[in-house]
Amino acid sequence: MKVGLTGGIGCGKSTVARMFQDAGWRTLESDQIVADILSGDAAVHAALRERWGDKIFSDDGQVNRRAIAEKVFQDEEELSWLEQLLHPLVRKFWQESVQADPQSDWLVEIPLMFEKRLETAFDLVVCVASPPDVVETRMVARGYTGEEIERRRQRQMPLDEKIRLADHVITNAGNLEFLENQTKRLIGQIQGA
Ligand SMILES: CC(C)(COP(=O)(O)OP(=O)(O)OC[C@H]1O[C@@H](n2cnc3c(N)ncnc32)[C@H](O)[C@@H]1O)[C@@H](O)C(=O)NCCC(=O)NCCS
Ligand SMILES: Nc1ncnc2c1ncn2[C@@H]1O[C@H](COP(=O)(O)OP(=O)(O)OP(=O)(O)O)[C@@H](O)[C@H]1O
Repeated sequence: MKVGLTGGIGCGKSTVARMFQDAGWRTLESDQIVADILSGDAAVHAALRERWGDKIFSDDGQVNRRAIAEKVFQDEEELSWLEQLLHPLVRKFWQESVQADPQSDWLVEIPLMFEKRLETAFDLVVCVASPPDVVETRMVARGYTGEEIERRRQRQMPLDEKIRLADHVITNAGNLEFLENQTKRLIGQIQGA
């Protein structure tokens, strides 16, 4: 079984992915694949340096993600350039990983699943949804400002539409136990199907 996981910013995608992992599923998260590429891919570093110069790197040579976020989430053209650089690498990574172990149950988290029309690569798609005020509280606790959250949201399909397009919806509006109960029930339902 290949399940795609999506949802709005800060809605709890990574938390749900961990719950699938605890239930024995193989899981991959696009944001983590991006982070690995940004920290270790020399060709990507060269492309970033050529486009934006040294100022998006810190003194130890690491990419400054916050500086990149400042650039791309305020400028559609720059975001589109970055996506064209990274998305083919991300897609290749998860596609090859899944192909290498087709017998396992896989959960692949892709925030931009519907925006990039990737849903057909999966047997079914699960969307995690949380109300905006709950998201804001959780993301501010993680160091994002309200403005940063809103700018990213504006670059995504509205959550209502993602909910409409998904096969299953997990509502993450309560505590972790509420989330875990729903996720476990869904896993049982998927595995029993
Ligand atoms: C700009 C970057 C460096 C900011 O890093 P940061 O650590 O602040 O955020 P992180 O990568 O963990 O993403 C957090 C959330 O931001 C949102 N987000 C990230 N990229 C995008 C995007 N291209 N469009 C809309 N929302 C996005 C998603 O909801 C995501 O879950 C990074 O997000 C990035 O490189 N984005 C471009 C690649 C991309 O599209 N990634 C999305 C999954 S493939
Ligand atoms: N039900 C919950 N109760 C309390 N905290 C939660 C709950 N669900 C998620 N969180 C916390 O909210 C934050 C966002 O959750 P998580 O990272 O899983 O979301 P995400 O959708 O993967 O976010 P992003 O869009 O940044 O990738 C995290 O700090 C997480 O620990």
